[in-house]
Amino acid sequence: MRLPGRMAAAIAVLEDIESHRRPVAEALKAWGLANRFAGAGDRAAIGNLVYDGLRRKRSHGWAMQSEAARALVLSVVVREWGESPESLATLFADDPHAPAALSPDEVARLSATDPLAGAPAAVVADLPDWIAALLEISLGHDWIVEGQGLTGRPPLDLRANLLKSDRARVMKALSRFSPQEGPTSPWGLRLAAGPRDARTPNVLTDEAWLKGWVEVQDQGSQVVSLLCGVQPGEQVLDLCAGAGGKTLALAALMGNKGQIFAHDSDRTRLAPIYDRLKRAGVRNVQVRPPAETALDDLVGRMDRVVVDAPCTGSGTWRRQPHAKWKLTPEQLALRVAEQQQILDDAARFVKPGGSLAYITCSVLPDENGAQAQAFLARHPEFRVVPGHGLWHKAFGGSGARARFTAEGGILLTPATTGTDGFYIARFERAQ
Ligand SMILES: C[S@@+](CC[C@H](N)C(=O)[O-])C[C@H]1O[C@@H](n2cnc3c(N)ncnc32)[C@H](O)[C@@H]1O
Repeated sequence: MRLPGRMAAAIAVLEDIESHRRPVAEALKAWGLANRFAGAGDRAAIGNLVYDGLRRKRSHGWAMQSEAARALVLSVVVREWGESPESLATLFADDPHAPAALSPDEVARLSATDPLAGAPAAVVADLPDWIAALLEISLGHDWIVEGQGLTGRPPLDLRANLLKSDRARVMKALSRFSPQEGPTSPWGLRLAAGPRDARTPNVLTDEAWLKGWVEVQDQGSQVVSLLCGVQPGEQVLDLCAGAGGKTLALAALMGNKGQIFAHDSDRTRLAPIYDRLKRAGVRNVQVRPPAETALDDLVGRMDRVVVDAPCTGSGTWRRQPHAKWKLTPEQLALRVAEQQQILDDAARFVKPGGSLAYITCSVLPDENGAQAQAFLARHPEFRVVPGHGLWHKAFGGSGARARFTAEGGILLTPATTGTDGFYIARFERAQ
């Protein structure tokens, strides 16, 4: 398929997402199944067009004065992929699978020298108005840059698994993908996102991954795992372990010494952890599937409790841009209530002098600073460990920057740390 045919396919997929309220990945898969002639390169290019369009839906929509699928795709290929209205006209004329020819109105909009002239700040930041208002309160004048940071193509981040390998060996093993070290995690490797129709490398079929030398994990997730402060020999409860992304990182930080109890209230989410633990060579994790008394013996005994809370996932909007436009204030309120309940539950497992790490992959203040503050108000037996001290201890001298929030938490964002958005606050229980 050539670019015009791929554009036509992307328009069809975006229309499918909109009209059937389908998840993006599902709509792309359905298109692939119905169009088996398309190769892997075509599918990747169509996916890129769809995701690029959704990430900047509001600003592309403003520039085209329409958020219709066709308008988004045209705007993406001109403003992000470097085509011109003239080059498109020629390409369309030569391709029977092309979308309809550009109208004079479309050509005019695609040729505008200042496509966002007069646009409100929330359009420039590519955020829904109500989210923009929240970020403006929490981030001050940086909120527009931070919003724009959530619109870029994300890299593929990896973590060298120190239980089986080290970063230098992994770099060598994956050299054909040209990985870069860091930029933030000491065990991190990064495969940059390419332009236009670039494909994300499939590292899951690589020997290094199959042997457990390396994990796919955003560097924000790696960094917050480090900031939990776990030490070899400790007793740790990972209360919302899910598929175990942080559990594996915590086990590596502990050098397989001590004990991690990995729990999740959802058996299905927890299920992949067993295979992942095996592949990564983790020996200090006990999985505790959900059951009424599953954690009773751990009350008051944990050196560390990690709450990687269910959240809106706003920090991952680069990867799941559709979620940005679908989130409602009611859904946010539900997540906040859930988080509050989980934090209160988590507190009882922390032994005197132990600590509780509260993590979200969100940039929204209600789920982060406000939640942390409310926890401290309800639990005078805990105090916050100031974030800048934690950061300095972990990264002092490395030049890595983060945002420190008023209540003592740490916020990572694409614009500041070059990672997905994550928040962590560490609380310490009095002796
Ligand atoms: C952000 S995800 C965890 C991701 C995981 N820690 C990782 O790093 O891959 C949040 C998890 O919290 C779980 N969860 C929701 N409510 C819970 C509760 N009351 N107790 C324990 N886990 C809960 C969800 O099932 C979900 O797997």
